[in-house]
Amino acid sequence: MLIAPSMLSSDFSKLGEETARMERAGADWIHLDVMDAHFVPNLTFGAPIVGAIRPYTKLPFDVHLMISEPLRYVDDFLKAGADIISFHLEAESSVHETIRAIRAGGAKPAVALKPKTPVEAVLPFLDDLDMVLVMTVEPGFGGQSFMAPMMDKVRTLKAHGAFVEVDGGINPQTAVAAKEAGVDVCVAGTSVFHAPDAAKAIATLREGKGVVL
Ligand SMILES: O=C(CO)[C@@H](O)[C@H](O)COP(=O)(O)O
Repeated sequence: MLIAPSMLSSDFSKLGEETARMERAGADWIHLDVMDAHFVPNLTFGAPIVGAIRPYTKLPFDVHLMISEPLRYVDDFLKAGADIISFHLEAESSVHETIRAIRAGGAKPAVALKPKTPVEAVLPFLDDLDMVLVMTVEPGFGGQSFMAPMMDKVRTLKAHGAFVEVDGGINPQTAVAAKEAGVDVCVAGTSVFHAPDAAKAIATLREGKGVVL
């Protein structure tokens, strides 16, 4: 499994250094949670901050837009250096148009699903997507508990050949369930940034065997 540390759990006073620290610790991607205090009840950062930390790593930027109107901001995040852009199926923008805009700008489009959204809702779009992001917590905050029933969605998506990322409550134990379900990418905030040794935490999650290295 690939591991994408979520910068939501980093020290925001030194985002650039924290990003470089994750690269040194062996992260595969850098996950950036953009929240607008409308689609979700929390407010984080926008494209200028993503652009400001872009020079600190060569790792792919995996930008998760938890915003009501993703299409309106796609160009800003493309210019800021996003490599993968996930937007929510439950948001207000046209799914087809948003996918098209992301791909036309040279990035990889992904659709994210809130826990209550049935997996069937994303199946018609799979051929146009590079990834599906299955939320394993209600989007908005780090530090919540993993929703194991979401692994049924992962199994369905894998049966359709999708590339699948999960996000929320990933720790050495829940990474085992993710790996067994066939997850390709785990996003992890708390369990990486609050670990005494981020490199060991990332290696442990990647193994997905429940054995803390
Ligand atoms: O998108 C989100 C929350 O909305 C996630 O990326 C969390 O930030 C993951 O944090 P942990 O659950 O790993 O602490």
